[in-house]
Amino acid sequence: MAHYDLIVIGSGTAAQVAIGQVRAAGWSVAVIDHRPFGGTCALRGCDPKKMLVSGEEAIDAAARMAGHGVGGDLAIDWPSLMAFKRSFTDPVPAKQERRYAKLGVDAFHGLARFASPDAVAVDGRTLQAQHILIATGAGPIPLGIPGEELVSTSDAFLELETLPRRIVLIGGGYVAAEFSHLAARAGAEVTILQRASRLLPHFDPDLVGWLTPRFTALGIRIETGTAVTRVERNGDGLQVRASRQGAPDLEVACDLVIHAAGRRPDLGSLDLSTGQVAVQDGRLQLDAHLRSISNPRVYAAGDAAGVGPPLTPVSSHDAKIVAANLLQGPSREPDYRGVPSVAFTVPPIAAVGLSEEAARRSGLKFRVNAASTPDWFTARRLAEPVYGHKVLIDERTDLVLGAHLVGPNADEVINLFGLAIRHGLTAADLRSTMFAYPTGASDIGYML
Ligand SMILES: Cc1cc2nc3c(=O)[nH]c(=O)nc-3n(C[C@H](O)[C@H](O)[C@H](O)COP(=O)(O)OP(=O)(O)OC[C@H]3O[C@@H](n4cnc5c(N)ncnc54)[C@H](O)[C@@H]3O)c2cc1C
Ligand SMILES: NC(=O)c1ccc[n+]([C@@H]2O[C@H](COP(=O)([O-])OP(=O)(O)OC[C@H]3O[C@@H](n4cnc5c(N)ncnc54)[C@H](O)[C@@H]3O)[C@@H](O)[C@H]2O)c1
Repeated sequence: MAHYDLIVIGSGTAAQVAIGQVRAAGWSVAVIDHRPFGGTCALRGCDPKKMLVSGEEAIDAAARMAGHGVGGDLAIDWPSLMAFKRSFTDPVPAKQERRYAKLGVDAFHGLARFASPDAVAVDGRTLQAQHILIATGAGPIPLGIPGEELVSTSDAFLELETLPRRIVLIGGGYVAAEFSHLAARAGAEVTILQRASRLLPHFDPDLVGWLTPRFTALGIRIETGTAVTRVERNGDGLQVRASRQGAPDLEVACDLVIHAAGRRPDLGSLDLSTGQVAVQDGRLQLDAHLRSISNPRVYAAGDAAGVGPPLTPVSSHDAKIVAANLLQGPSREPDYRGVPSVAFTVPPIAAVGLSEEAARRSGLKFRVNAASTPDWFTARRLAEPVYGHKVLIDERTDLVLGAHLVGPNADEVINLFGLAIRHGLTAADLRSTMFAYPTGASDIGYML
């Protein structure tokens, strides 16, 4: 039986980072994935999504500048935009394979499961290890509704060769917001059916309110407080039924239904009980060092760990913590202060640190600087009608507690607020920083 210092299950961001660090320390490592190597972010998430967003940014910029010196009709050619996406994604798996070969990491393809507390079975072989890292990511939560098999995943959306005419998104979070903008700008009729009482619950309600007209201007229909209860075939198309509190059920006819209703750690295939890895309510039971509370050989990182928010920089951070704990003994704990997050609508919406609601609940004394500012130069030069901010500053310490941005450059400028929060910079520090002008960052001084 082959024996390794570390077996990593999964080949996404968490796996890549952890493997790089322990291999550099001379550990013997095996990596296993049942899908092409590279993980969600590079193959089925952040990167392919943002390749497609580049197309809509171009369309949107031209539409905004129409009548301001720019003319002519532009349209998204979906198959060709998809080919552009594939120019990035297609080479990823082979590149990853080459990296592992170069690093001297043994790569296995297949579904891994625990064969014992210190061994993993894959592709008819059993591999033994001193340590095992669960980096299996997340998958769509089961909807538990009739017709669930007719619902396509975000993976399928990002592979569509042609764009169906009518699309329904189940859910109203990150995936629904991003995909609805993409599909609508590419010409589809889009409906968002969101169970929660508002769109984009992870983002500030006022800023979401300022952004919402950009959805409606694109013709996107948004139904909140609406839970999908059934999907069925309707001739060549599909029929989606949803229930609403205090209102009759809703029926929407479409050609494609996409799951955008949330994700959960992907642990189902691992046979965790054979590995003596404790799990409760679908979540791994981990200590503060991301180590299994029941099997000290086993660690978890990223979406599979489900400790920090399910975002790529968190997977990477977790992996560094786990690698340090593996190499030096379990001493380090993850630190999720100042994790910025962006929904890549056009324009984007972003958040870092405390929400206003959480800051009020915590009893902190803070001031709020909030304004809708489409009249500022940054928005005006782009003819962008949506631009706004909400920044929370501690009255006692002058520290930035939270920042919420919507509009041009929100996706970049949020990182500067993240830097301030994570490294304890005050509002005065930010105010006294010189930012190149005119850029998104040069507005920060006016947001404090
Ligand atoms: C559509 C979409 C867009 C997103 N956009 C963003 C974004 O813009 N920014 C951002 O920060 N985050 C984004 N995310 C979230 C981000 O992609 C994830 O947080 C991140 O990729 C998780 O990385 P990971 O290493 O934890 O897991 P993954 O990258 O998911 O890797 C897990 C791997 O484990 C494999 N696996 C699972 N079970 C087994 C098994 N039993 N045996 C073998 N292999 C197994 C899977 O095949 C997968 O390749 C997006 C997610 C989605 C779905
Ligand atoms: N830009 C990014 O960083 C990015 C982009 C995409 C995904 N992600 C990550 O992936 C995760 C999953 O994204 P997501 O958009 O699927 O989840 P989400 O948690 O952002 O939103 C899911 C929404 O679906 C709704 N919902 C659940 N069941 C429903 C039902 N039966 N009918 C109607 N609505 C229902 C919920 O009210 C919830 O608001 C996110 O939490 C995020 O961390 C990140």
